[in-house]
Amino acid sequence: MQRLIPTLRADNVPLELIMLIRTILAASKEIAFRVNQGALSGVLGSTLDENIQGETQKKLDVLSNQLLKDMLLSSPDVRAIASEEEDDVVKGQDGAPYIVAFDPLDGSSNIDINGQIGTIFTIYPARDDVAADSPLQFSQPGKNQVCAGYVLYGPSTLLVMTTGGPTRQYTLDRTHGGYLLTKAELSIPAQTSEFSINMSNFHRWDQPIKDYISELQAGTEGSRERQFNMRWNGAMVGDVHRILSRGGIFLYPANTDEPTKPGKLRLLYEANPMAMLVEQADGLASTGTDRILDIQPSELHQRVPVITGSKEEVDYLLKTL
Ligand SMILES: O=P(O)(O)OC[C@H]1O[C@](O)(COP(=O)(O)O)[C@@H](O)[C@@H]1O
Ligand SMILES: [Mg+2]
Ligand SMILES: [Mg+2]
Repeated sequence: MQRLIPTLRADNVPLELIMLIRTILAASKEIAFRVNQGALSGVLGSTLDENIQGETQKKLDVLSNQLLKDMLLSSPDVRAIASEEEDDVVKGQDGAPYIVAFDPLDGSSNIDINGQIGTIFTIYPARDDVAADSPLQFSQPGKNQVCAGYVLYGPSTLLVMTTGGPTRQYTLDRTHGGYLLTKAELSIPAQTSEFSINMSNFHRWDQPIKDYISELQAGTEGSRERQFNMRWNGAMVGDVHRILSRGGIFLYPANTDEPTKPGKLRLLYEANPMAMLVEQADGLASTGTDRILDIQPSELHQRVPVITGSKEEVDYLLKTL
């Protein structure tokens, strides 16, 4: 099985970008080790702090953020970083070629139940027209990403990543400590009979989303004339991974009773990297009105509605909105 670095070299990824990806993955291996050790590594449970989004930080959120931050800020290739767990942009090395954004630990509510969790990351070229620590560094549409990926800390530790070509899957080989290429090209089936949404929010959605989900729930008796299955991990990283593996549609729409929050998921370090991974694997990613990768961000921790997955199913829904 091919190792990661030769795969990236064969894909003509620039050397500096390869070095930066290695840095992110070095942090991911450390996180994977702690996750695997669980209670033995003292990382379960909550801290007494909240992040800028008002969410209680888990010990593993804080630890994962610190590991990534420390390693990235000591890299010569990083001009700035942004994280779910950092209020503002953090400055790296002046003149460095890249900026990195990450959700250090996605699926925090799964940590203490031994469920699926992951790290989501994205890399953009640094902007020379604004200061290194300006939030405008990250005011770039997702289509500018030069690399997007996640590490899923599941029964196996998996890396799913694209550098603009195919979305590839690697498995962490604990015997030698490196990621090995285990699926050279992920391709999401265009059709699906599986959906993924937090049904407890049904009463909070706009009517067209309610109508669509009701259609799916009507099964063979309804207008779709077939039975749909539902899966919900409570971690976008796990739900999108399933869709990349076997197809499906994932939705996190806006809740109408929270007009200040257009959805739960964050554009920079959740929606954009997942949208790139899905599009490079033949799927679609939209807010319902716009292609996610075309959005011009207006704030660092901006939230967006997300509809992503199998092409024909996403298309079908978009036509009804
Ligand atoms: O269970 P809820 O409240 O619908 O939220 C689930 C969503 O929240 C998230 O966990 C947010 O991510 P964090 O764990 O990084 O805050 C997504 O991964 C997931 O899709
Ligand atoms: Mg998250
Ligand atoms: Mg998180």
